Amino acid sequence: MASIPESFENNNNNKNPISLDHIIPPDFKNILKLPTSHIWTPSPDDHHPLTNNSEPVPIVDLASPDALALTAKASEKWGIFHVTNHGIPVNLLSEVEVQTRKLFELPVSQKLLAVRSPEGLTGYGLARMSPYFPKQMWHEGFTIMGSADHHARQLWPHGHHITFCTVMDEYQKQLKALTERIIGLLFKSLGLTQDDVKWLKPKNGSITSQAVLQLNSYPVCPDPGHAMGLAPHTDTTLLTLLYQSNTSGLEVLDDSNGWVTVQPLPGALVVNIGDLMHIISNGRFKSVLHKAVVNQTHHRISLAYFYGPPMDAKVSPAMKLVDPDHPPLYRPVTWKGYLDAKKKDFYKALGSIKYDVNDKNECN
Ligand SMILES: C=C1C[C@]23C[C@@]1(O)CC[C@H]2[C@@]12CCC[C@@](C)(C(=O)O1)[C@H]2[C@@H]3C(=O)O
Ligand SMILES: O=C(O)CCC(=O)C(=O)O
Ligand SMILES: [Fe+2]
Repeated sequence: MASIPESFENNNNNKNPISLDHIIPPDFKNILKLPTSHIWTPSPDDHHPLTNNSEPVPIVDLASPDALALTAKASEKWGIFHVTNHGIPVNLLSEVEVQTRKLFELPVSQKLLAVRSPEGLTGYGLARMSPYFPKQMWHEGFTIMGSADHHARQLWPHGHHITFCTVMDEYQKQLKALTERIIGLLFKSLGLTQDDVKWLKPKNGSITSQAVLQLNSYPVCPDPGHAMGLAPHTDTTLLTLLYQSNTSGLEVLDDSNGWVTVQPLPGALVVNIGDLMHIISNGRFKSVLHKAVVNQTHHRISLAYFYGPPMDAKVSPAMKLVDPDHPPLYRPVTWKGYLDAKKKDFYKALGSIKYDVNDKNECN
């Protein structure tokens, strides 16, 4: 079986190997006019208007007795919501923000020492979806899986990496527990027990889940109206927990209202349902299209914690949610298989695993 990082890697035998142009960010600080390479070519989804009239993205107070019902409602209607009273200390959130800014404020020459390799998952570079778009995004990222030690030593060779690593370790530990708690709530609201999703548990020998921490940076942009921070996408995972600090930029596409800004809520985290959770819920929970826009005055950062099942687990609509009135919508797929489907056609991956109405339905 492939090791964890290998499962995420770009395949060397890939007919379209990733070029360094799709990994190495420019020196944003020294760009005074938006280069042609970054003048965004809008996709059909970008043409929806930005609305100010929509109701705001819901807030779920995890300490409330209604947390279960509110989580289910927000996941069905929006696929995204804020959580408050989540138990992650405010000072840990401030500390991860300080460390993230410290990283992205390093000189470009220093950041390039920790650049992600074409085959690798972790390190500094452009978003992994960059090769699927004709233009570059106004974004740089740093991806961590487990310990950040290897790449952090390259950024800060004289021992200054230690605080960064300690803070990121603690953040990942606390976010893992919180994510598992929210996933538990989501399954419970669907009427699923641990036993109903036991196929999500690893086969003997492998570890229980895969998690990736992605630090996102959107530098100040000379022409934000023509640039894109992070192109419209859905997250592939079960669940993403996002800390967006206090600068807005995250937008979600609402079917009836167009793009809606997810205004930062001090101290709150944003929960985002991923494609794999949408599949397990047999389409009940929405996996929402979202993007990040940039601005001319504030350097925005965000931290996205992606949580997925073990790489070898086949994900499919839960049996309990399937009956003659609700036939299974999707074929079983592993996370790796799903990432490969995105590589083939970024916006049609879910469609590619959808059962044809004429198919004989099978479920797990
Ligand atoms: C676990 C993962 C989700 C992600 C791909 C990755 O392997 C690591 C980076 C993640 C990220 C962050 C920015 C947006 C995104 C679409 C991308 O290009 O890389 C997500 C990926 C995803 O949700 O598929
Ligand atoms: O920066 C943001 O607000 C969005 C980040 C995001 O969507 C991602 O990392 O997948
Ligand atoms: Fe995302």
